[in-house]
Amino acid sequence: MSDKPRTAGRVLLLGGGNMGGAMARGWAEQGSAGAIHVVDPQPGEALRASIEAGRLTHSTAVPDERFDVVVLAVKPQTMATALPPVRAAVGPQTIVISVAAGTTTKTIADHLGDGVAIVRAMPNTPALIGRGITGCFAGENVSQQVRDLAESLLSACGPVVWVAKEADIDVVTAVSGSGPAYVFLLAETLAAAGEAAGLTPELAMTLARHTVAGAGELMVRSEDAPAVLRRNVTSPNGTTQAALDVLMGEGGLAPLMRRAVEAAKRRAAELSEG
Ligand SMILES: NC(=O)C1=CN([C@@H]2O[C@H](COP(=O)(O)OP(=O)(O)OC[C@H]3O[C@@H](n4cnc5c(N)ncnc54)[C@H](O)[C@@H]3O)[C@@H](O)[C@H]2O)C=CC1
Ligand SMILES: O=C(O)[C@@H]1CCC=N1
Repeated sequence: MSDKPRTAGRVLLLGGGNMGGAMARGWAEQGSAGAIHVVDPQPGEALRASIEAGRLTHSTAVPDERFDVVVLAVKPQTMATALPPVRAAVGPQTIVISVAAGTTTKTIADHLGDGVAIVRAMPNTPALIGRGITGCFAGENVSQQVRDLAESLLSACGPVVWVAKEADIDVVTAVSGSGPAYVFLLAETLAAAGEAAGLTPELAMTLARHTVAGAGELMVRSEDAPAVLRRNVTSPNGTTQAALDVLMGEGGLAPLMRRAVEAAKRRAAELSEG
């Protein structure tokens, strides 16, 4: 791999659904990638507007040309059929970034060639508003320069962190890749509990949405750890303490979350087996 400085250049995005669409919209709106071409027989809602506005080009099949960066954002179960047509788009200088849960660098290299530089990235859907976080693993052909380029591309979605072991991407998947769903579930269940306690569904949902969003924003902006922010809400022997005695008691949130994250991690490992 040459050491000359590289830019993202022409980017091929394979799969413009929820995750690919969130990233591509961010890139297109911030102008942080070169020309983006989306290949998807049925791109998602979010991306269709960007395609129609001419911010991205689109085709249903992989075009007959080489790209500087190829981003794989199809379902892991679709990889085996989606990857073979991509081979022609990958040259010796192409960087491949896969966001697929479970699909290993080995599986990708089996389809696209052993010498290809492959970065596995695990973003999350808040990327749509530039507020995601992406965990990455650099495959064996990835130079520092390639890593920097992948990081600059992915940082349009939010902070980028790296793991040294490929298996740790499964844990990143279980924590932050899937994590937004756990937070949305928290809002849903908080609203449902408010409703069960007597509020209208609309009011309960408004309170829950703003509470989750405001607490999230406070956590990002504050230098205090989440535990400190939690204690700031909790008056001794007050209402929060009464609720936390349930949530932090035996069989409460901590063991439940540990089981949930273990289940997601296990599923990522299963997906890697095909
Ligand atoms: N949704 C999420 O929160 C996250 C998803 N991921 C990963 O992103 C990948 C995509 O997931 P989603 O966007 O949620 O799925 P999705 O179903 O919303 O999007 C997949 C897209 O791929 C397209 N597609 C199917 N076959 C294709 C082919 N042969 N060539 C080109 N496009 C094809 C579909 O039309 C669809 O638009 C998965 O591998 C998933 O593990 C990673 C992090 C978070
Ligand atoms: O549910 C999934 O498999 C994907 C990976 C992380 C978030 N969504």
